[in-house]
Amino acid sequence: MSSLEEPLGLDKLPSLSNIDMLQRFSSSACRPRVNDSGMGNCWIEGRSCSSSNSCNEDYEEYTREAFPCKRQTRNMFQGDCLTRRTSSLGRNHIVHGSVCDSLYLPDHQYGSQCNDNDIRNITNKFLKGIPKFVKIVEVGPRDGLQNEKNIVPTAIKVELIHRLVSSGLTVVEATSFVSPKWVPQLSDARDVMEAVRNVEGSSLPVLTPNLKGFEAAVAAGAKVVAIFASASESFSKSNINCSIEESLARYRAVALAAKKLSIPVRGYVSCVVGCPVEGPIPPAKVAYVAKELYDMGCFEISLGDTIGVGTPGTVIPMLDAVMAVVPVEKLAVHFHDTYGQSLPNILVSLQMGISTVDSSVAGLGGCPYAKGASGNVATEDVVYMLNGLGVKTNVDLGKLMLAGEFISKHLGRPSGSKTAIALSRVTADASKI
Ligand SMILES: CC(C)(COP(=O)([O-])OP(=O)([O-])OC[C@H]1O[C@@H](n2cnc3c(N)ncnc32)[C@H](O)[C@@H]1OP(=O)([O-])[O-])[C@@H](O)C(=O)NCCC(=O)NCCSC(=O)C[C@@](C)(O)CC(=O)[O-]
Repeated sequence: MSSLEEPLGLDKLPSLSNIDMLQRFSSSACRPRVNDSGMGNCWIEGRSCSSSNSCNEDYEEYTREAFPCKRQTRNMFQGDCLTRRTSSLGRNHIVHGSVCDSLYLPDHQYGSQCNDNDIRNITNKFLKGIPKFVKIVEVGPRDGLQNEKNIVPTAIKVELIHRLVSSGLTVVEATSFVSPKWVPQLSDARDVMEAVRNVEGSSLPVLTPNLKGFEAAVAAGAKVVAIFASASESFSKSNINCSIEESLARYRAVALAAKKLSIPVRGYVSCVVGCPVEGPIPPAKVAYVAKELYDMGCFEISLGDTIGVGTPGTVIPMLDAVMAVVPVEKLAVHFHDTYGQSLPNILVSLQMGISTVDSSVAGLGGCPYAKGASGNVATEDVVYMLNGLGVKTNVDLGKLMLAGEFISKHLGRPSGSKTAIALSRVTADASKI
């Protein structure tokens, strides 16, 4: 079980009053108060300390009492910055880290007695139908990196895939066997695939736009492939240089070849809400393309809001139309976060019964042929929300964040995940306490 999902035993949980006390004892609280009895004194449940040193001692002592597990965490993880551990305690999050060996206490407390059953009962009441388990399809190494201008070395891509797999993600889209002239960033597809082909525990699909790409992918060791059509004629033309119908004909050939080799094929429909050229896309068009992909044998159809313009108001009718022709259990959603609508869009998708969500570590992403497309929804943010809903993913958020930190460092920019930024900040802040 991943560390963030793993509820600490209730006996190990600090009670709300303890948390509250500790908050009051944080650096800002340990200041003289107007009604304190003397200069420099601070108050903790009847204790007082008169100097900053004694404050620290009391803090250490208090922490030992209130959080007996903290010392153990320090010992376990000391010196290994890669094993920073985050733990979710119902809705109160505490972050333990070897880098900072810290304790995060949010400014606000939601309630003290919260466990998975409580969460599920309440979410069942208000969010009927959301699944107990969500499969996350990590698309960072492919969709995330394909738009990067500077070529990312193959070794970095391979390391990223390894880190993502070891965080518990069971599907990590590895690369694309597309024309290197069209997507130079992924021209090392064969080398990447050969390096990861024997990775166990995860499936590593690759994009194949035609038979040529399919054959190259299989030769490099791909065991799952993905084909990608569009619900927009204009985008189809600019992305894969053919009409929707021509693309479907190509994909039928790929699906047939894959069937002969018992290779599962995933299907994408892009521009499911809007197109950079055509504007709004009718749900019926999306449903048509999704059904075509389903009929040619795709085991799963991912519905991509390529430019991230959807809101629940446009996503719901689109999903409704698609669900009329493709079984809901065969559908996945794929949101880009251009307008910050990905999480609400994912939430309504879950409410409608979808249980597969694509996302990209650190919110990397964008399509070179979709002007204005921003990064995908960050995997860290999706996992954080699902943890909060009591929905299982089997992904270890701490390890996932380290994978995001790894690639963000390499790209030389901050993570696009709000969760990763917030948790890193509180971990750093808490280390100063
Ligand atoms: C489809 C093509 C190949 C047509 O490209 P084309 O230029 O029309 O292809 P062509 O058949 O005329 O061949 C031209 C050259 O490309 C070669 N070629 C042909 N096929 C391949 C191949 N598979 N691998 C390597 N090389 C290939 C072929 O051999 C030839 O080489 P040349 O004789 O000039 O030396 C091109 O347009 C292409 O590669 N497009 C891919 C673009 C892409 O990857 N876009 C990003 C995908 S993201 C997306 O679609 C959205 C999604 C899935 O993420 C969901 C969402 O976000 O919503």
